Amino acid sequence: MDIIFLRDLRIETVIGIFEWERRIRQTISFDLEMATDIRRAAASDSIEDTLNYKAVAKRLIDYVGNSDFQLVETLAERVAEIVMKEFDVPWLRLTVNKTGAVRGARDVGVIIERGDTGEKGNG
Ligand SMILES: Nc1nc2c(c(=O)[nH]1)N=C([C@H](O)[C@@H](O)CO)CN2
Repeated sequence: MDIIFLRDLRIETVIGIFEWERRIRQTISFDLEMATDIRRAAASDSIEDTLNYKAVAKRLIDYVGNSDFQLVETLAERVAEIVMKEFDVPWLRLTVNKTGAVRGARDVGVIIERGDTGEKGNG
């Protein structure tokens, strides 16, 4: 299994459970690891044969920028669904980081893994 990744993709959105949070936009940082097989693209050297990380980023900037969830959990789940369905990604690990949301902590948020790499286990 190979991984194409995006790190620290920062998107402004409405997110939070408190009334004051519904009136402002906050920056959420996304780390995304997407399972893929890069061998065809490496052989052809063509963008048509790979998972275009720029296309993924553009889609997430559009979606997240227009969303207004309360919980980072909901945002994470919706983003994972979009990436898996629209970009044919069988497995991903996604970190949704609401940096600075808790006094005394730098980073808070969720990490989720969804799907299956399709690889056989060791047994
Ligand atoms: N598990 C979660 N806990 C909390 C969330 C959340 O989205 N998931 N959100 C908040 C507030 O919106 C916080 O980020 C603002 O201080 C608190 N706990």
